[in-house]
Amino acid sequence: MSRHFDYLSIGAGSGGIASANRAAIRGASAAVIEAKAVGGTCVNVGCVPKKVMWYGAHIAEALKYAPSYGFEVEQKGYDWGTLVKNREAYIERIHGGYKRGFAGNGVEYIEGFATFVDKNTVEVNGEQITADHITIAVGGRPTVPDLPGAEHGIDSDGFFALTEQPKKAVVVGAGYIAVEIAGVFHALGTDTHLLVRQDRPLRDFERSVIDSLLTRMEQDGGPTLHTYSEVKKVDKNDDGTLCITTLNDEIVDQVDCLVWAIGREPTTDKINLAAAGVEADKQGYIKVDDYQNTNVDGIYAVGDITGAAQLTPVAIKAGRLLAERLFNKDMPDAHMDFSLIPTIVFSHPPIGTIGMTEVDAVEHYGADEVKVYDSGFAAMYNAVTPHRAMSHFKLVCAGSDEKVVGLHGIGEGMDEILQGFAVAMKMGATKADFDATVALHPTSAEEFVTMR
Ligand SMILES: Cc1cc2nc3c(=O)[nH]c(=O)nc-3n(C[C@H](O)[C@H](O)[C@H](O)COP(=O)(O)OP(=O)(O)OC[C@H]3O[C@@H](n4cnc5c(N)ncnc54)[C@H](O)[C@@H]3O)c2cc1C
Ligand SMILES: NC(=O)c1ccc[n+]([C@@H]2O[C@H](COP(=O)([O-])OP(=O)(O)OC[C@H]3O[C@@H](n4cnc5c(N)ncnc54)[C@H](O)[C@@H]3O)[C@@H](O)[C@H]2O)c1
Repeated sequence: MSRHFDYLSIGAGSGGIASANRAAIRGASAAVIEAKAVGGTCVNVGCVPKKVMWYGAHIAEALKYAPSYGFEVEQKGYDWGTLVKNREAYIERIHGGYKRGFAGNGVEYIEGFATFVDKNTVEVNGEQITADHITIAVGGRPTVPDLPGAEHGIDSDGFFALTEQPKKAVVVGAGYIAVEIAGVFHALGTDTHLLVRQDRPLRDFERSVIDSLLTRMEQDGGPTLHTYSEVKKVDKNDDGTLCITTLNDEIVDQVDCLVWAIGREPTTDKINLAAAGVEADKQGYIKVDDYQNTNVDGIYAVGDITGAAQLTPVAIKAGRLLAERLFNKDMPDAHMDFSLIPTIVFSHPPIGTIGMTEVDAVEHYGADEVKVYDSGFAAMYNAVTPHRAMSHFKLVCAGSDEKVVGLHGIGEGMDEILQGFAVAMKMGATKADFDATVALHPTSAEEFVTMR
C-alpha cells in the first residue's frame, strides 16, 4: 500500500497543522502525520493547558482581592481535579475542531509515528508514503537532568497530568516554563519553591522588569526563590516525599512534587534523518535557511525543531509562509521575518516583551544613542486592596528620532496590551508617535503613551 501527496507534514503541532492546511487551501494534495495527539505541544501540554491553569490562578488572586471590593466570600476548598477535568474536555473540543478543519480543507490526517525511508518517502504504520515536499515539524520534548534521583521528578508534561494538587512543590529551572508553573502552583495554594542556578530567573529579560517580578513574589509570599541552587541529588523519603539536596548542600525536604523545567530538546533522534540526508546541528536541531529549506531539496523544517524562537505563533507563521511560497504563485518569496517577535511570560502578573533590552540596545547602538523611559505604578485593580503591587513598564528608544526598539512590562493586562504595540514597533514607531497617540483612560496601557 502506498499513497502520494504534493505536501506532507511530519507532526501535527502548531507548525505542521498550519502548513498542511495552507498547502491544501492553495490547491496541493496534503497530509499530516501525528504520533500522539493532534495540536502537538501547544494544545496538549503547552500554551493551552498552561493558560487555563493560569486563569485558575488568576481567579484565586481575584478571591484574595474580593473582600476589598466588598464581597463576603468564604473559600471552602479547592478541587484541582475539577479544573483538570474541564481543561481536558476543552482540549478534546479543540481536537475535534482541528479534525473538522482538516476535513474541510481536504488534508489527510494520518495517525502514527513517521520515519524517513528516503528523501521523498516516509514510513508510518508499515505504509510507505511519498511526497514531493516534506516538512519536518516534530517539535521538542522536555529535558530531564542526569543526576541521582532525577527520575523522581516530573516534567511539564507530567505537571499537566497531575490530577491532585501537591502540598509542597519544587520547580527547577529559570525559563518561561519554570516561572509559569511555579506561579500557578503558588497562586492555587501549593507551598512552592523555585530553584534557579544563578541570581534570578529569566536572566535575558529586561532586568528591571524581572526585579519587579521578584519583588512581587516576595510580597505575595511565594513562590519562594532559591538562588544559586543547582540540584545535586534527589532522595525518596519513606513516606514517599522527596528530599532535594543542592550543590551548596541546601536541603528542601518533604516535597511531594518536583518539576524539572530546565529546557527542551529536539526530537529528531528517532526519525531516521540520515535516510533523507538532512543535516542537524550537534543538539539535533534541523538546520534551515531563511526560507525553512534544509540542505536537502524538497525537505523543510518549521517550528521548535529548528531551534529558533520556540513559540506557537512563530511555528504557525513559518509553516503558512512556507506553504504560500511552495503553492501560491503570487508569493514566491514568502518567508518568515524573525525580527521583533513579541512574547509573554504568564507569570503573576504577566510579563510582556518585544525587541531589545536596555543592555542589548546600549551594546548595539552605544550608550549615547539610547534613551530609556520607565514607569512604575500601582494598577487600579489592586490599588483599592491592601495588595498594592507595582506594575513596571519600560520603553527603550534609539537614535535621534528615538525609535522604539524595545518595550517591556510587567503588570495586570500586559499579556493583552503587548500585541498592539508590537504592530506599532513593526511599523517603526518612534517615541513621538507613541506620544501623539491619545491615551485610553483609565488603563495600564496608557502608561506607554504618557511616559516622560
Ligand atoms: C509548558 C509549555 C508552555 C508553552 N506556552 C507557550 C505559550 O504560552 N505561547 C507560545 O507561543 N508558546 C508556548 N509554548 C511553546 C509552543 O508550545 C511550541 O513553540 C509549539 O508547540 C511548537 O510547535 P511545533 O509545531 O514546532 O511542535 P509541536 O507543537 O511540539 O508539535 C510536534 C508534533 O509532532 C509530533 N511528532 C513528533 N515526532 C513525530 C513523528 N516521527 N511522526 C509523527 N509525529 C511526530 C509530536 O507528537 C507533536 O504533536 C509552550 C511550550 C510548553 C512546553
Ligand atoms: N509563554 C510562552 O510563550 C512560553 C511558555 C513556555 C515555554 N515557551 C517556549 O518553550 C521554550 C522552552 O521553555 P523552558 O522554560 O523549558 O526553557 P528555557 O530554555 O526558556 O529555560 C530553561 C532554563 O533552565 C535553566 N537550566 C538549564 N539546565 C538547568 C539545570 N540543570 N538546573 C537548573 N536550571 C537549569 C536554564 O539556565 C534556563 O534558564 C522557551 O524557550 C519558550 O520559547 C514559551
